[in-house]
Amino acid sequence: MVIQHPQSILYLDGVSVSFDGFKAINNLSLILEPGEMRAIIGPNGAGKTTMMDIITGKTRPDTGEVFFDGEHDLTRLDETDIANLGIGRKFQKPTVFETHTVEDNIALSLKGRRGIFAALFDQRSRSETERIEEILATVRLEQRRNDKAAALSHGQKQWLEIGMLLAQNPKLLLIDEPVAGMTDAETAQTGDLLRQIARSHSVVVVEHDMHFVRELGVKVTCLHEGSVLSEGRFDHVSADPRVVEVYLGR
Ligand SMILES: Nc1ncnc2c1ncn2[C@@H]1O[C@H](COP(=O)(O)OP(=O)(O)OP(=O)(O)O)[C@@H](O)[C@H]1O
Repeated sequence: MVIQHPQSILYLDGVSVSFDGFKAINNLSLILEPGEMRAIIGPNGAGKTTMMDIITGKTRPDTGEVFFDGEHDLTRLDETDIANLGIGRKFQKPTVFETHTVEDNIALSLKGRRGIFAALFDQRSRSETERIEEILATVRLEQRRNDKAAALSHGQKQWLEIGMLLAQNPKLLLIDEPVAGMTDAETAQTGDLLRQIARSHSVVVVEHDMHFVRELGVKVTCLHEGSVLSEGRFDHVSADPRVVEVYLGR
């Protein structure tokens, strides 16, 4: 296969999609470098969710190019193919298995393709056990491993779900509003967690919490009406008069 966009893990160019004549995404271009973490901000209806839907194959663009890891044309693949390529998505609302323990939730994600029964009752290999340990440590839930997921705080459920995403070993993580509803302490810890994850993964994080986005310290893209309104360092984007007008100043 020809490598079309070798410098990027994610490459969107000239992407548009309309719903009933309304352009939710309008000539959107965005490039993520391998290993980069990018924060996406923008007002309600700016197209952030629709952009994620296009990347994951849930929505097909009307026009434009979408490439993953330089060579995979995502507009030609379905959601399962795209997930299997290594793009993991976390929605805003945590969807953990409440009646299973924290550890089993991770095990279920690790062995997703082998079926639930095997994940819970088969003997774990040493490498699976090590991987589960590593993920529990990363998402700071070692102490809660034997507790039912239902007993976790909202913030801890979000971390567990991030752990479940890591278990699938994605190259690129798409994370939607991770700190909505979190306490300040949980928000700060989530920033640490994402920075740690970004050392070995590419990450796109959509978030409205500007304090959190600033603390992440990564390049920011502000979407508005389906296009990039402003892009760059947090200080540059947050001081951009157009961003202040449509988003921050409201
Ligand atoms: N399936 C759909 N059918 C019709 N309109 C849609 C569909 N999906 C999104 N839209 C519209 O497209 C626009 C962009 O929506 P989108 O959810 O992507 O914005 P967003 O930036 O994620 O907003 P928020 O911050 O509120 O989550 C909105 O006007 C929305 O109503």
